[in-house]
Amino acid sequence: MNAAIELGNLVKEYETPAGVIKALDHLDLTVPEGGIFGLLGPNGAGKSTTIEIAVGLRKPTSGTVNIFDKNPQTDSQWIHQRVSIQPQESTIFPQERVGEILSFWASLYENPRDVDQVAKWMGLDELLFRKVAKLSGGQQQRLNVGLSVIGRTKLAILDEPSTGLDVMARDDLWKVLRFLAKEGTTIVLSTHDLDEARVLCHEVAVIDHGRSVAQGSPEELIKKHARGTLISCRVSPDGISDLLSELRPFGEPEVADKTTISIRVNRTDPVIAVLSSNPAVSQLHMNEPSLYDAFVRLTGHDFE
Ligand SMILES: Nc1ncnc2c1ncn2[C@@H]1O[C@H](COP(=O)(O)OP(=O)(O)OP(=O)(O)O)[C@@H](O)[C@H]1O
Repeated sequence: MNAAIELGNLVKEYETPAGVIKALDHLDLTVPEGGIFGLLGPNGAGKSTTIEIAVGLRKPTSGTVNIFDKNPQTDSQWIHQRVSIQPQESTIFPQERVGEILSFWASLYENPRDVDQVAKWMGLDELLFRKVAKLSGGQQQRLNVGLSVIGRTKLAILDEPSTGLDVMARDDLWKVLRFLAKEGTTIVLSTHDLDEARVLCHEVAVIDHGRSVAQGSPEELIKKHARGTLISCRVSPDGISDLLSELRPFGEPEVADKTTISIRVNRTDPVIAVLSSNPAVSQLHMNEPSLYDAFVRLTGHDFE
């Protein structure tokens, strides 16, 4: 499979008055061509620095960068026509109208998409004559995403695209991203939202402290790194000791607050059978293995 982005042993150090900050610490990353790829990591993990170096906006301190086998530092014109990046702030043009900005952005590309089509995708078709300064936060965000896809580039890089969107707008955005991926655009999105990554991304890389600590499909990472399903229930105090004995063959049940028992298991059916036939048990809950749990197990800390 061809790679859209290949980063090898990347180091990035920022010199600051307070000292050197190592934002990337020998980071390796390969983004395959096609599909939706997620960069997952908490604040300060190094996602934006990675993206900025990949597209040539920043130079690495050391390491190699290839984007469609080109070097962003020397092939910038070639890359500009094939790679788009979501602007963080469309409010740099506060007095321009939505339609004007979309048209201007489209004019920077050789084979752009139709402005009306993109406006419709992003729910901006009724707002083409509105000044950017008058847009709500969510509308500005939709404009930012619209700008990143209007160039019909081979690769579109989006930074937290669903931030500030309501659930309906987010669902519409996901439809557009899936459509673009199906059409052949490679999409990279940086996100804090692990549920979004799970439903949308074909593959993800977990970035932590400037390194890529794991890469694979969300389901692969969950299978490999997350613990099993957490089953918990309420138990009347006189039933606790018998229930603990019944559960021990399946794992290590734990008691909390003297009335709650929880157990983590890979196979849920036998445990559910035990719990549902026990009259002392009520309020059964199941927490499926999650990308969040995989993240915590991979990094040893919370996703904060
Ligand atoms: N221009 C800069 N000058 C100095 N330090 C920087 C600069 N840009 C980023 N950093 C630092 O580098 C580290 C990585 O930051 P980066 O913005 O790449 O992370 P991120 O994963 O994108 O975070 P977020 O999700 O908050 O955007 C952080 O410690 C950050 O404070």
